[in-house]
Amino acid sequence: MKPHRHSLYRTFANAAAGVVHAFKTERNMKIHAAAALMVFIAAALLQLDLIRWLFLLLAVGLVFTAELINTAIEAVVDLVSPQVHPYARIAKDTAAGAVLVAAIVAVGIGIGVFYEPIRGWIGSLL
Ligand SMILES: Nc1ncnc2c1ncn2[C@@H]1O[C@H](COP(=O)(O)OP(=O)(O)OP(=O)(O)O)[C@@H](O)[C@H]1O
Repeated sequence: MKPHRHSLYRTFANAAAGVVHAFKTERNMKIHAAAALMVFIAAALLQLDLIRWLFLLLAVGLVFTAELINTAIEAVVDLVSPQVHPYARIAKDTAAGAVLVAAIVAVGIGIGVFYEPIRGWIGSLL
């Protein structure tokens, strides 16, 4: 039976609890957060323009979103198939693959965003 409709506040609070849970339990989330923090500090120091900031936000959002979905899939798999099963392996490996793809895309975006500004900064030092 479906529980009664939650208030909008409750819905956001549940979603935020999900994000907090992933940060607390998933080591990868902490690694992504540390990487994102370093990227944003570098972007601020290099005074990147708005478009570059938006690309960075998209890249970071993509990785966090993939990791949250991966965490959700892991939980569902552990719930329905605590024992080893080939389909459980496929579900977990594919979900982890989504994070890998997102991270590779994010690195590509990062290289594209930072290439010119870092070249300019190095040029200004020489
Ligand atoms: N029930 C299962 N049946 C078959 N293989 C499984 C099962 N549970 C996990 N595995 C295999 O072990 C791997 C690691 O699973 P685990 O649940 O430990 O993920 P994790 O190490 O927490 O992943 P992440 O680092 O993304 O948090 C999976 O990718 C999958 O290949």
